[in-house]
Amino acid sequence: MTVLELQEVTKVFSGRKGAQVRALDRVSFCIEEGESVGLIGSSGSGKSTVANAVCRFIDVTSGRILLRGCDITEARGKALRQVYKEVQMVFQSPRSSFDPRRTLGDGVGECLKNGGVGKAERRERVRALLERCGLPAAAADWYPHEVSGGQCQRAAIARALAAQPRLLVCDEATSALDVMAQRQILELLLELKAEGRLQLLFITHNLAVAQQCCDRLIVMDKGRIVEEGRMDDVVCRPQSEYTRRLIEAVLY
Ligand SMILES: Nc1ncnc2c1ncn2[C@@H]1O[C@H](COP(=O)(O)OP(=O)(O)OP(=O)(O)O)[C@@H](O)[C@H]1O
Repeated sequence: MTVLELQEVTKVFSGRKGAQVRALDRVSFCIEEGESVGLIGSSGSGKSTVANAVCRFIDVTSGRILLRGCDITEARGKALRQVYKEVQMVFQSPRSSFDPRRTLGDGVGECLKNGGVGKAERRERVRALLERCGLPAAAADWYPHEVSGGQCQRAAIARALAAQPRLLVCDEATSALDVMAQRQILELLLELKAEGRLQLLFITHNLAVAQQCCDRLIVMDKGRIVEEGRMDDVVCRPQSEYTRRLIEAVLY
């Protein structure tokens, strides 16, 4: 079953003085059930624009985005709420997922509250989600500024998981963390994936990071996909000069 499919997605931004930026140029790819796909490319290649389009934070200029066969390209209102039951996102800066005046537990439980889950059950589910993500249940009462970046990212993942999504879009989710925390978050994502149901779209400029958690790799340059394949094939036998340079940048 195909979980996510992009068909010829193009996004043109209108910049200053009428200048147009073609951030995505006929981008097509699929994520199949059980897969985690890495999206790499240098700064400005269009990675975040893909994430923002898939999560419907922006409208695309042309093309189609299908979620389990259902066209979500223009989903709004009720249809969009349905999309967020299936797609969740984890950002580079975990604190941006939380309201600084509210506890992590409030943040993690928000979608449960919106879904009509009562207070007592919500409390239990939030604590279980935090524990699943390697935090103590007591973290439900902590505020975002009281925890480390790594702990806050765990809470952000717990918040995303509360919706029981099928697709987790991670946009540079480990980039702001130190190496230890980065490793722990990658391990957590791998565990969650191994438990089934969850597919990952893992966006990073760091090939070494993508190698640890992705089965397949898509390489982007200037808004286009320049290479796509199984992780080992792309890394061992890169077809494009651009990919070769990205790989060299990791090795040396
Ligand atoms: N809201 C916007 N308005 C105008 N141009 C934009 C907007 N968002 C992105 N762009 C442009 O689209 C192109 C792709 O940007 P995008 O952020 O998707 O790249 P990226 O690969 O995620 O880069 P990075 O690794 O630096 O985050 C860039 O040229 C960027 O300047």
